[in-house]
Amino acid sequence: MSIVFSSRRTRFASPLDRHGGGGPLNLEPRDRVAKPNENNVSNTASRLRLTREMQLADTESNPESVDQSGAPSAEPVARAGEPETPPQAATNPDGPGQSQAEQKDPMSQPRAGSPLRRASSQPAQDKDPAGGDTGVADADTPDCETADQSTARMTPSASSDGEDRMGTTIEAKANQPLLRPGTGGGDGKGPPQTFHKRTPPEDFQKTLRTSLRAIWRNLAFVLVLTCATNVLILAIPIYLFQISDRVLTSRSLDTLIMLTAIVAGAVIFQSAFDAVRRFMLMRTAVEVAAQLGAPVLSAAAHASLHGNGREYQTLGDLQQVRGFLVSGTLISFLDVPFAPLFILMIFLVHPQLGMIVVTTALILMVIALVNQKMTAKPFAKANQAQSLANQHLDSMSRNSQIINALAMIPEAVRIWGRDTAQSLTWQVKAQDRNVIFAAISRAVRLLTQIGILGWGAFLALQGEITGGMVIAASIIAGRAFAPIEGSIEGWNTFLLTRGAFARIKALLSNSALQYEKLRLPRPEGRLDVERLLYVPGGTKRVVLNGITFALNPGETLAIIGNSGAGKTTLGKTLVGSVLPTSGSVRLDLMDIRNWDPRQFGESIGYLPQDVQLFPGTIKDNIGRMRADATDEQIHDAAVLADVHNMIATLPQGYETVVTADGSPLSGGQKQRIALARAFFGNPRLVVLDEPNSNLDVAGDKALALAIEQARESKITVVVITQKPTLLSVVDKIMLLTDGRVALFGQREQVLEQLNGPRQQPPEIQGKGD
Ligand SMILES: Nc1ncnc2c1ncn2[C@@H]1O[C@H](COP(=O)(O)OP(=O)(O)OP(=O)(O)O)[C@@H](O)[C@H]1O
Repeated sequence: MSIVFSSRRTRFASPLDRHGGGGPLNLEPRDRVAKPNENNVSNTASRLRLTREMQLADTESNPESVDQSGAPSAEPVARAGEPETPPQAATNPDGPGQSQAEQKDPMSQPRAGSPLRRASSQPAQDKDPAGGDTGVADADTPDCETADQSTARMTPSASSDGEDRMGTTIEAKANQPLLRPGTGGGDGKGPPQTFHKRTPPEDFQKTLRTSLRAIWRNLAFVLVLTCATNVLILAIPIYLFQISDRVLTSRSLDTLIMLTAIVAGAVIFQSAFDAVRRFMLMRTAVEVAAQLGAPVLSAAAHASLHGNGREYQTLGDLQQVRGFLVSGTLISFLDVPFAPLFILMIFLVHPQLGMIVVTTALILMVIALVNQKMTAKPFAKANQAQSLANQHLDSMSRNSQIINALAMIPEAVRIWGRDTAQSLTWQVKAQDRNVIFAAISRAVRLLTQIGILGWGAFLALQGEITGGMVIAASIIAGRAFAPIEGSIEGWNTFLLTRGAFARIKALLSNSALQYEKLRLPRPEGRLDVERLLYVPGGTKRVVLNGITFALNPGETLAIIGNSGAGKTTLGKTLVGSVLPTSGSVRLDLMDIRNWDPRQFGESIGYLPQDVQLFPGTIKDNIGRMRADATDEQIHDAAVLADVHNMIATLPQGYETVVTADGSPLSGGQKQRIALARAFFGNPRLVVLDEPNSNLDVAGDKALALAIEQARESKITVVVITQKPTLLSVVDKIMLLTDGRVALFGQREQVLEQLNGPRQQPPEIQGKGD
């Protein structure tokens, strides 16, 4: 039983390992530093970016250099709402001054759209003398701006020349060491200039081919060693033959010493070669796991979006393949091709003895084939049942609280036991047959050896061969049969491994090639949904029917409707976790399927209805488990979701470790941390699915405030709700009925239609009542 548990548990690498338990958040607002010349000509800024980032390390290691710049570095972020004195030299178009200031203060470029940054607007800093737009603080100033300027304003990494937007520093950043090495808290020096990274193209088939090539290369070397090992094995029978037929008859001590020395050397070499090939196989197994592990998990994660949830079990298949590579069965399989060599040797001793061995080898092969036929079905059934039991075990571990609370343990164990018993029954059936065939083949082998000795003795009596030849032939026959017998015994393992590898191959081969996508400018948050139709696979139920609407950047929309109207499904299609049957969802006019997945994921936020946190610290969860998440980004997201004060009251604060079931957090706290996670990284589109289902009145207010702040930061927000409280803060409302848009428009208009004039907020029909 323990095998079942141990084989199923696949855990995340703990983020704690990565951060060494974490350290306190460093919230020094070094980006608050106002420096002369820092808003200088923007086209030099992009040229200097790499240099400046390289110099960041120097600045960090030498705090004095910051102090010398006269930066008021101790001003806390919490005071970001206070107006800040514009830098005196903000209008100084001194080129060298600009580069110097930027080199000293890497955070001098404000983060786009950050509510904290926006709150402390620095109008003088945001416009460079050339009219370039280097920051976001001017988001408060409703200047006329071109599309490019607007994009630059949204983009932390973008300078007005657009160079950075094409990813000038992305790859440089991607190759940099993690920003939070072992500190658990990042460098505390504000967000990196470029948060977004390009997703490298993924070609799983190519990875599979590369891995297979490496495996075959290793196996070829192992085969050479196997050849040497098998040839050297012949040394002992030849030695015996020589002793009995030459040394004993000639009584030559010299010959004996020489033969013994030769055979001793052969045995040592044979042992060494055997050890080396086993080392090689072990390393091959490790190489398989290392090379295919990440692609298999990645492909499984891709496939699981539209799969049956079993895709992750392919990792278990990889373990099976790895186990086979270090098993004795593979050694037997490798040795089998050399059996003809031994048989040839016996033929050389005497053809009649050779015929005996060939006949036996054929019998053993027939036994192997019959064995395969007789055991394939029961083993397949056993695996099927075991897989069901494992799935049940998974669901038990996920629902352990419900199972305990409702005293469902006996039922859960019964269901698991039923599948396990079925698996064991089939396994016993299969193993029984396997054992029978293994016994038959062993008996055949032993009988053959006896037969060789007996018939050999008869031939010796006839004077056709010597006694030494008989003994040598018997030993060689044993060597020839051993790998054949090993192969028969391990046949089932081979079948399982073949099946496992076929599944791995199918997963990797069927996984869509992920082409490298064009890196687009950071989206502004324009959302266009057109004729969205969703009919879940295998059903005829139309869940979404012709949904069409559009939102401008920074607009907020509430989707309301009865339970089962399709709100959650619509939310999922907006973030790409459900692909529509037809129609399109476009972010900044680009279909979301055409976005680079990583860039798209970083540009959006999503709070699902069923909130799940990852095992790890609160800051890891808010920072989406990213190693390059900075303290400041985490803090900003926490402040925006109004969860910072709640976290501050926890004994370990941001370093509080959350378990898989969310403890020690309450449902509402979990939901608010997930809300902060949704707002992490200053996304442009955020979808919140019933974000206040677990919130109290204070939490509701905080959520409404967060949505207002998001609107100010030009974040497009779609909030799915059953409660009327949030409706007062949104721009637009959509009423979904049976997957169709029943009402959509400005808040007041929709409310009027829903409840008549002057009745706000409305009573929504449905479960929220
Ligand atoms: N994959 C699917 N297969 C079959 N039916 C589905 C699937 N996904 C959604 N549905 C059905 O679509 C309908 C809408 O589901 P959805 O979860 O979107 O509703 P909702 O409006 O969010 O409801 P609630 O407010 O209760 O969360 C439901 O009847 C659901 O059963």
